[in-house]
Amino acid sequence: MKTHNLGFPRIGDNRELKHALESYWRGETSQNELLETGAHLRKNNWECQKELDYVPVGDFSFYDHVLDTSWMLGNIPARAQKTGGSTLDRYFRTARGQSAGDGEDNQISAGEMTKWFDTNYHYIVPEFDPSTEFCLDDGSLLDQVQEAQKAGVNPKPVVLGPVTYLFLGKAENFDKKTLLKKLLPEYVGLLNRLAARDVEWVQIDEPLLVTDLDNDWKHMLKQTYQALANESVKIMLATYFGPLDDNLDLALSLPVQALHVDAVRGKDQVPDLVSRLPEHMVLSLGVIDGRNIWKTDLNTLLDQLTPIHDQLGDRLWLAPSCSMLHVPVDLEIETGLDTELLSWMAFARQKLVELDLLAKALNQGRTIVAAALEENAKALENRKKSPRIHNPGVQARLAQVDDSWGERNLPYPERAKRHKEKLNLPLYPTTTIGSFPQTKEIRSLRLKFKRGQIGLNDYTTGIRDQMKSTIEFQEETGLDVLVHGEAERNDMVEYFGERLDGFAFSRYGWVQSYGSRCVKPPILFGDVSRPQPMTVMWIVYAQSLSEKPVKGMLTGPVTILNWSFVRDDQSRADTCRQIALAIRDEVLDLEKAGVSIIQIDEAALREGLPLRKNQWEEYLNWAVEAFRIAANGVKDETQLHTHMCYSEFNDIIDAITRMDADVITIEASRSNMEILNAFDETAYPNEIGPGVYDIHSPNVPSVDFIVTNMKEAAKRIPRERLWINPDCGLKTRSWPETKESLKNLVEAAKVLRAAATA
Ligand SMILES: CN1c2c(nc(N)[nH]c2=O)NC[C@@H]1CNc1ccc(C(=O)N[C@@H](CCC(=O)N[C@@H](CCC(=O)N[C@@H](CCC(=O)O)C(=O)O)C(=O)O)C(=O)O)cc1
Ligand SMILES: N[C@@H](CCS)C(=O)O
Ligand SMILES: [Zn+2]
Repeated sequence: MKTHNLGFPRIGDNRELKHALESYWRGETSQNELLETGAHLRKNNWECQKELDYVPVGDFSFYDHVLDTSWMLGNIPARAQKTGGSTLDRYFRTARGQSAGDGEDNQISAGEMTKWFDTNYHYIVPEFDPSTEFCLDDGSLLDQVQEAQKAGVNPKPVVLGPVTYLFLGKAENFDKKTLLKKLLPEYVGLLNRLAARDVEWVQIDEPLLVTDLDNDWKHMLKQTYQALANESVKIMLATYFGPLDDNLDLALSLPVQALHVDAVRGKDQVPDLVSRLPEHMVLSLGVIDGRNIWKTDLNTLLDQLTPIHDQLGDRLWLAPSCSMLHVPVDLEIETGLDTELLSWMAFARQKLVELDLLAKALNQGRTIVAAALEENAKALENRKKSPRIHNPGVQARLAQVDDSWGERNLPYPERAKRHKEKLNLPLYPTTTIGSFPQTKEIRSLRLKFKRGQIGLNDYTTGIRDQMKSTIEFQEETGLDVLVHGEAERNDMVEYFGERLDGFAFSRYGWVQSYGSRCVKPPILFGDVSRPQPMTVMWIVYAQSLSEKPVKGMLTGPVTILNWSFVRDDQSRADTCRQIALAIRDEVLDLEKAGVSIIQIDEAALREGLPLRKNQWEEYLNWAVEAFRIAANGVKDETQLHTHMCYSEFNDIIDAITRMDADVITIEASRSNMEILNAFDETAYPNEIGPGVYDIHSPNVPSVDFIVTNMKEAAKRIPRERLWINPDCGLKTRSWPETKESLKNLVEAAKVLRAAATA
């Protein structure tokens, strides 16, 4: 029985990759220094995986592995192809864009980013058109194979499969499936070249196999693996993030030497797989959860694995369920968690130890690891029985919740009249989504406070000063509905996790979100409740500085759930309802404090959709119910907003309507407002703020651009129901571009209002 890994976190124990990238981008370090950091991180990662029989190579990336695949295949967007600087600079330009004034004359838009399946990792979307050609440039991967061989590990190169690569890309008015025939020869070439480097196994990732596939995609998978079947190198076809379900027959029929399956989310499929596994095939069971941070129940797992091992012998391999990109690196360096909580968890390095224990127990007998197994059992037992997990008060309160908790008194048209009277906003009201630039100054203020270098008073004063200047800027610019700017928040989810009972937060538990950006997902381990108000003090302060309404700003229960590591001992629906009650308390306290507009962000509601459509309805039912519980306890006079920043709303428009927020702000500029077709008058009856420009790019939108976008919007939605706003928060932007963009946004509103009254 062999062990392997599908991928290791690439950011480093202390986010070395983030720091190296950002200092290179600021021009403070050389390309060589950045390359050295990369080499050092890879070496470290291989070193800690050296007990494995096969170690992943090619899982490291300076920005994103999907973008790396585009580069390896020579699929580089034309706009970035002939620009200056080194290959690495062009690579970064493809990902991040380039503003005029970056030393180059032309402005280049950033590659589109979207979530990687149902994770909080975001990849750069491959771009396809009828002229797309591929041209293999595998130098970087081959070099890494050599590096790994020198480091003394047995490399298993990891590549994104051709079918998933096409599946994830975008193509306008063009059938991207037709590109497969051009793509396959490049993959054949790649496998041959890897074989020539003495590589025994190549892992080809095809996670699309856990999604709903039509016959065309299924056929493409067959075609692909027939074309790639190769005498000289063995293929491990890797699937993850769910069970194969109706694609199981297809996966088993492909001419590959090994199949990896997610045996955590797809636990129930394992017996079927084992009994039907073709004789020539290795089965890799992903038994360690690569998506969560709880210790594995090793003893129970061994009971289940032993008969499988007896049956399959060395045709059984073990691994984490998916790449460990989605969990933090090392629990050993953690200082933010108490010893009891620590004893319940495993980060990436600890998961490798678990894997090693399983292998030893199966290969050499359990007695050899008896002490470790006993310790594991004790930790799990302790977690199960811990009084810290169960809060009878929360359970009792949940039992009282009925439908009325999620209902407003009056229907939207009646509420809208009251809002008009109370708020007296102009046509096309202007607003922003919540955050303003998270400057170095704000971050270092918080760091000093955390390190005890400044006290609470100085911290509060410093943050208030930031809020004051943000409010002043918005007043001067003429925005209609203001925000406090979120300067007090490290992150829109972590901030709430830090303030809710039932959550723990780590000091170093970073996970890559995109490029150099990381998040520290809070750890939800027990029943959730809100010991005291979390945001009221800041919003009340910000409101005291202006006559204009300042929005109360909260993160919704579904987003907190989807972007946290959550307990696995009860359903996600139950956990979400608990968070909803805590947010409801905050909403009602904000209202009581005189806040007239409250926004509840549900950025991850769409993101959290299950990968299989037949599970959508159940998810959307409890997700919408949780939002309604959190939001709809307010009076009719209070205007309730929500925000979602990812496209593709068509499929869930009914659910969004059921949320019944008075106003929804959405991402729309990247689709030139076409997204609003989903929100047409009949489908969506409330107000909408279609994001008029893309905040992921430093480019400043012109007044004309915003006016044109809003005119497109007004073709679909009556203008009385339209708001004007950016498509998401401004935390990653700098002040100069923020100021210019928002001035243009307010100017555009004036143009549109004048046109409306002319
Ligand atoms: C909307 N998005 C979000 C997602 N998920 C979330 N949980 N939150 C989101 O906002 N998913 C989808 C998108 C992804 N987008 C982003 C955008 C930006 C970031 C980001 O900027 N991340 C920061 C880390 C944020 C944070 O926690 N900051 C802390 C500072 C922590 C720190 O680095 N401290 C240093 C010292 C800092 C210094 O200046 O000296 C230290 O402790 O050593 C804070 O503000 O206190 C990032 O830097 O990557 C993420 C996702
Ligand atoms: N209020 C948050 C939403 C991000 S999705 C922000 O503005 O950053
Ligand atoms: Zn957003």
